[in-house]
Amino acid sequence: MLKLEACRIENGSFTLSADIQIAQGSRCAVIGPSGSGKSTLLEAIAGFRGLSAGRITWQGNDMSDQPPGQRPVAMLFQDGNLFPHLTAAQNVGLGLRPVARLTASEKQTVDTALARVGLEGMGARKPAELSGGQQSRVALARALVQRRAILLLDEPFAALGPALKADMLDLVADLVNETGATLLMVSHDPDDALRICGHAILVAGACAAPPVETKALLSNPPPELRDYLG
Ligand SMILES: Nc1ncnc2c1ncn2[C@@H]1O[C@H](COP(=O)(O)OP(=O)(O)OP(=O)(O)O)[C@@H](O)[C@H]1O
Repeated sequence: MLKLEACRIENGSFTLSADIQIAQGSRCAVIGPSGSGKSTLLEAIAGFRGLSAGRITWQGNDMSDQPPGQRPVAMLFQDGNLFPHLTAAQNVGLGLRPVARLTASEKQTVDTALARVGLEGMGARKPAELSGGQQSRVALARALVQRRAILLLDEPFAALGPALKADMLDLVADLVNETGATLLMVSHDPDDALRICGHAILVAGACAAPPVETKALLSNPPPELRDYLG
């Protein structure tokens, strides 16, 4: 269980409250109006943003004071954050170790991850030699090799066309099923949430609400979500 207990998360003059529990292995969409605090929520779980009150626990262990690298969390951002001067394999390898050369078995892990996201044999290419969809796959492979229990996706596939995005979402769903990871995914598209996330957290009015069934939330949205969805 991932628990945010009476948390207050500051972002400039904005404060988000969260008092929620997310079951291990669940796939949760994070939805809400622009500027409502969806990224702020993910950043706090990842450890990029501190708490001014409350605590965050995973399986009962308080991780509130742990630096990002020590948390059981991998995060994937919208632009993928690939290093342009490194090859796909080297970018994925950064998920295993921030510097230094990889061992033979780590190289094997990288190759396996690249194959799993459909990029077998493309490890030597640099990001500029890959399409947008392929770059997203490299970023996903990098998150994959970290083998963390919690995967956070912040609008990772927003730049992709609808067919590619659907492919990537299905791949994410397959991967988290295989690894048993707990997924939180920010998306502006309700169809993304419906496609792979059984539950959804509504972030609105400076508060992150406990997860509810995605279908139920979207079929009968509260006013702040209805306005945003149009
Ligand atoms: N760099 C910043 N400095 C000050 N305040 C910020 C900064 N970034 C965000 N905020 C504040 O935090 C609030 C929440 O921002 P956040 O990025 O978490 O929202 P979001 O729901 O992810 O938005 P979007 O859907 O547009 O990406 C914003 O409304 C803004 O007031």
